[in-house]
Amino acid sequence: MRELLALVRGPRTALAVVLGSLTVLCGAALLATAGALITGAAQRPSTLLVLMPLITGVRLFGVSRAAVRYAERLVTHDVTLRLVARVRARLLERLTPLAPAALTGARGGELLSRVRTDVDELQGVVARLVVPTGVAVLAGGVAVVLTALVSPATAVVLAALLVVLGVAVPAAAARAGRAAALAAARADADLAADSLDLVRGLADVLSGDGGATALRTLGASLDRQEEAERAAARLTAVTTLAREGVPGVGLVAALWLVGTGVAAGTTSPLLLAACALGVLGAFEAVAGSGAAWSVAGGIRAAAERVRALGEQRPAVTEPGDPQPLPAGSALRLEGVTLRYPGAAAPALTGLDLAVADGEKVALTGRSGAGKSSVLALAVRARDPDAGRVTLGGTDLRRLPLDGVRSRLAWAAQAPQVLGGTLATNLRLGRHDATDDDLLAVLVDVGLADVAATLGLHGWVGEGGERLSAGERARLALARALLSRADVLLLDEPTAHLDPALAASVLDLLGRDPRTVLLVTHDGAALDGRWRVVDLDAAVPARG
Ligand SMILES: Nc1ncnc2c1ncn2[C@@H]1O[C@H](COP(=O)(O)OP(=O)(O)OP(=O)(O)O)[C@@H](O)[C@H]1O
Repeated sequence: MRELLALVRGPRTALAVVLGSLTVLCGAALLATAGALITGAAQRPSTLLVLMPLITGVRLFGVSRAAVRYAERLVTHDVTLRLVARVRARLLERLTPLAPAALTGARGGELLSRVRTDVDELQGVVARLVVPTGVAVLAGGVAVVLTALVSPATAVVLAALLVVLGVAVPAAAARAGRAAALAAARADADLAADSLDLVRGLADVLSGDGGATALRTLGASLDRQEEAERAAARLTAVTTLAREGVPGVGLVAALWLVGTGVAAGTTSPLLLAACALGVLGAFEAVAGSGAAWSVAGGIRAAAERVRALGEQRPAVTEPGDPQPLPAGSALRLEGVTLRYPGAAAPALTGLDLAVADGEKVALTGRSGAGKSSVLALAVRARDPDAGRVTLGGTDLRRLPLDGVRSRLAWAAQAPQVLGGTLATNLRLGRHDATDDDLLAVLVDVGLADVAATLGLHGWVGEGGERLSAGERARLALARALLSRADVLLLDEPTAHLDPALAASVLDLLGRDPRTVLLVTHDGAALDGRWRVVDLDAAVPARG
């Protein structure tokens, strides 16, 4: 929250507070002059000149109030939009290094909710928290001082009622509402995560118990969200009652106190309505305080969740003093041990593996032997706990991350396919590839039919669901082949293919001049161009 407030501190926010205060004061002055004008007119002055200054005042304050309000809104929105842009940029800057390894434990919907809903909630910090609080102090203070010039006793009452309405009532409401705000933030996030999980895994969910369990979970999240909203509505009702009642008390007190002076002949009658209506108008200074206190809990919770996300430690970090990228593309794992956070046993222990420049190596081994982990280490999605991984003789940890990832293309076992077109998915591999390049690589990986049916610019469905698992794997392979990387890391690219297609893909890779490290369960399908490394044999026995 402190970090958030530091982001909005500055002359623009101060200007918004001053303009907001002027709006309130113009409103109060408009009521006061109108009151004086009516009283003055009722006294039937012999000449209109007596009323002229009051008529001018009413016009002036009426017009200025609208103009100043407009200016205040412009400045407030400007500060808000700048804030949101900065928070989003900072959050994405912090999130990017977390991907992919440090985000594997995060639910996608939860991430989406934090990046979208929580950041949206932070927008309110300027318009609903900082500016209304500043206006309450500045405009409230000026109104009390001006009232004191007419009636010090009324000023004391006004100050006390402003504190009641601006501090005591909202503080009590906020205290009661804090739990509700937290519950609402949690319920929103759970609902987003559950909905996204449900949509993503719809086929699995339906094939289980027809979706009954998933719908029950979703229903429970909805109930929690509804309950949180009901609690918030109850609080709003009570605070609305106070907001309407307290200014009425102020009006009556002002009429009584100033009226006593008028009756005693010590105060001009013109000031009676002026002061009473001015006092009524002054309560607008704290009109935003109730909302400010009630949103403060939600904003604090959202800021905390955004901060916590940004403070996660990335699985790999940029080197302080990066070395230039080496010329060669030989890949070596030397005495590598990798243990996943929280895992009982290491996935890899003291592994040595050398893949020479241009060599074709196939990793085989039982499920869970650590084949995919080798690829994750090679692309520096993770760092080894012991040993080192080198490219062209240089430790990957000493090379710039972007550089490593431009030299090694990784087609994961369950590749990410964006809900865009075939072309957008392929251009993730090489952004400047022409349509002809894309068609050629699709033919190479046996996706010519898909390209013909779907079209290069046809939608592949959410997460590529209009493609079969084998087609998605070949799309990822095509993406890797298209890239300018000189090392291809391919995780079971032939897993879902029929034998003829698998053989043609392996032949294509065997002919590729680049270094290829391939994970496969089917060592028998490989010809003499491939060196097979069995991880079960390569990794020393686990302790
Ligand atoms: N992100 C992770 N967090 C924790 N443990 C993991 C993670 N990824 C893999 N593991 C564990 O590490 C071990 C090696 O996994 P890996 O995916 O590298 O094996 P694999 O040989 O590729 O298996 P498969 O052939 O089934 O794909 C397994 O025991 C697995 O459960």
